[in-house]
Amino acid sequence: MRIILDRISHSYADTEVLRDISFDLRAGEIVSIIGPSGCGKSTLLRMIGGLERPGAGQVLISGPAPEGCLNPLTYIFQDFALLPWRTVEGNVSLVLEDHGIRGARAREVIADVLARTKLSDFRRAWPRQLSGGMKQRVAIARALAVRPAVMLMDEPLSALDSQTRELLMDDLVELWTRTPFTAAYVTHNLAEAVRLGHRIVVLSRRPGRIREVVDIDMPLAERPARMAELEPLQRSLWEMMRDEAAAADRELAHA
Ligand SMILES: Nc1ncnc2c1ncn2[C@@H]1O[C@H](COP(=O)(O)OP(=O)(O)OP(=O)(O)O)[C@@H](O)[C@H]1O
Repeated sequence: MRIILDRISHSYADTEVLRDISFDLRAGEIVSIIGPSGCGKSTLLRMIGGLERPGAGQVLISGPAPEGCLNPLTYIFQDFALLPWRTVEGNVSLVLEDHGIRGARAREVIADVLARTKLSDFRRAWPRQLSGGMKQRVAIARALAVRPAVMLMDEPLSALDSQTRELLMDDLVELWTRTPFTAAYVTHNLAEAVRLGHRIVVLSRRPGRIREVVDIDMPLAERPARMAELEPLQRSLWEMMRDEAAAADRELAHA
């Protein structure tokens, strides 16, 4: 399944938030979306997820969802959004129950996604007993359980400390390398964008326009060892972002 963003523009009342955004999310690809604060990244993700309709332009879906897909567009949030009164496996089973999947079939799916996210030993734990990184792994397991066509990830690691973030990036790479998934990955963090994105969409300050789309050819699994080769790209992204953020500040000062 492929998602095509076709000339999306949007305003809230007098505030123009997005202008003429077009790019594709191709199957098996992680697209990082970066841009200064308030440039419309989360708004764009909500439009891809069908939670909001753009004022102009459209989000097109081409091709069938993956086999067994229960929810084609599935969110992963920064705050994990786990139910505290359900165990790890209870949180995952919830999304299956929503689709009438119970019993042996549910147990099989839960065992698979908990193994893939290294949570098998914690299946009976409560969210309060888990670290932030583990909670986010539960949220990822829950998202994988519905076999999404596209995971919509809104700053999924930004509530975590830097070491946990590193570990989770490794986990995401391992997960993708074993079974490629498709994701739109919104982040402020350029290191994350470069480490995880097959492509990076750089938005300008508000109204968010596409400043650049950068393809990164290097396999995800090779990136930690070859980070030095990616540093010039990360630097040039920062220069772009710094200019945009500084300009946004100047505009606010004049407003
Ligand atoms: N429902 C809404 N009604 C009115 N204005 C909104 C609404 N949602 C977002 N906005 C405004 O639209 C702009 C873009 O918001 P959005 O959250 O999409 O940006 P962002 O790039 O994700 O920001 P950040 O990086 O700070 O998370 C902001 O100025 C925000 O205040």
